[in-house]
Amino acid sequence: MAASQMLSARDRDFFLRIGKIVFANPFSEIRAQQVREVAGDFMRPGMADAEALMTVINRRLQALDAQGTFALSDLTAEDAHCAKPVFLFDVYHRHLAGLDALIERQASQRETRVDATLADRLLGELVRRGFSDEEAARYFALFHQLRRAYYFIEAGLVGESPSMKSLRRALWNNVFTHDMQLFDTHLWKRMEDFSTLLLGETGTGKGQAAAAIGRSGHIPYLWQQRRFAANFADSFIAINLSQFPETLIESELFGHRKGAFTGAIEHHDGVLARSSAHGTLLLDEIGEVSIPIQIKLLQVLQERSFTPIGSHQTQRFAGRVIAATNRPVHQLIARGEFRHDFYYRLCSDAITLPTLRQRLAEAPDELARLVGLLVTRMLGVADATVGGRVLDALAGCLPADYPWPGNVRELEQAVRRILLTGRYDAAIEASAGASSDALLQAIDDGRLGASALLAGYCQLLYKRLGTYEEVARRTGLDRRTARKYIHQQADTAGPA
Ligand SMILES: Nc1ncnc2c1ncn2[C@@H]1O[C@H](COP(=O)(O)OP(=O)(O)OP(=O)(O)O)[C@@H](O)[C@H]1O
Repeated sequence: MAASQMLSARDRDFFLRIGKIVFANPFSEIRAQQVREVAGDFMRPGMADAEALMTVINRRLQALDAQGTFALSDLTAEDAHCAKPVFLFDVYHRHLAGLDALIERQASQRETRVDATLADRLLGELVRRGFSDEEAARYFALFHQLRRAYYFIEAGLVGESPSMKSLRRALWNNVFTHDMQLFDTHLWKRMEDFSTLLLGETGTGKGQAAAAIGRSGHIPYLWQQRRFAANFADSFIAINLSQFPETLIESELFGHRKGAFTGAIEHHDGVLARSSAHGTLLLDEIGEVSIPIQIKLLQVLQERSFTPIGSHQTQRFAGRVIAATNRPVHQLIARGEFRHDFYYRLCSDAITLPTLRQRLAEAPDELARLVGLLVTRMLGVADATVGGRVLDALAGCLPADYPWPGNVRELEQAVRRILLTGRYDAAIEASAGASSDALLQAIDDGRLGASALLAGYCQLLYKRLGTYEEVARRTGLDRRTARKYIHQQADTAGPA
């Protein structure tokens, strides 16, 4: 093509339509609809949308490439703008298998290096389309990020109920924003200030969602060294704040210097220091931390700096923060246990994970899908017969409207228990139900004191949830108090 040639109106229209698809959320219905409009004639049963789209794009590019590789430099600035996403999509899709193999190797071997065949070919193709070396390297890093995000969101959060689909869309937007063009031009290197709050009951997959976001951050590709600036598998760190007594939380977060307090016999790096510049830190069970720790964390989020205990040197924290809790944050705020300012600084985005009962109410076949996935995880291979047996056992042991208070984690336990014993201990669930009736009756009769009421409730939850920690989280009590009430209930004549 001659320099600064203009695209035909037909080509320009085609490129603009493809551009919209390229920048759309791949988990959105709008994108699926746009693909059908452009590539519907090429779609076959079982064919992925992208494959049909690639067929259409290939035909158009082959025609344009007939007189030599058609590049950005051949076009006016306006037409180059239209063509750019199509070139990117084309190169990205032709290297999907190479990107997947690279991601798998990086996950298992924790390396940052990229093999020459993939890097040189992919970058070479972009350069031939008119991208500079630096731009090509940046787009290689973006392709790598897109593929990771797609994989971790799709594979990590299974489910076809509407609420799961909308969760996957929300997670994608959390990584790339809802405007991918803005992400591409400005925000790709500025996401660390966008913190996220993940809400939802215990076992709904908040940890899983955080890991999907955390492993999908942007990591620059250093093309002259043919490696990434960091390994994505190392760039996600999680700390469960409910595991540590108050005295240790500070040290686990901020670190300490040798001699800072009795027992500080070595220097210790906290999670903030260990988190990489391109990384994400999950502060799990954020609803458990005290006000003084909230103030210190707020400072980290606002000023991006922290000081280890016993040190005078401030250190910089450059990562992104995700916080998660299964506690009702607004109630904690109302009770003065969670600071407003900290809450607002944490939630550039707040995502609520759906409960398993909501998912099953929307799409009853979600249970079979999840059981299939869990059986595959546990056996190492898919086995429809075993999956069927587990589903039969669940149907035999539980009422159809069983509320799954422990969500997917409880379902995981149920599948394990059925694999071990052939049944999911309906006795436990039934006794929880019986207790619940008895407790309600006792409340109705007005014969419970405050302490017996709390004890009855804790015991009921304990039967359902199985651990003191879970009961403590649900009730907002600390673990020792929850334990005390659970045992008190057993000794007190009451609604057992
Ligand atoms: N949609 C899902 N698809 C596949 N597995 C899931 C899904 N949701 C949750 N899980 C699995 O359920 C278990 C519990 O998930 P996770 O630990 O992420 O829950 P959580 O919401 O963080 O719980 P908690 O609040 O108690 O920490 C994990 O083993 C996770 O792999």
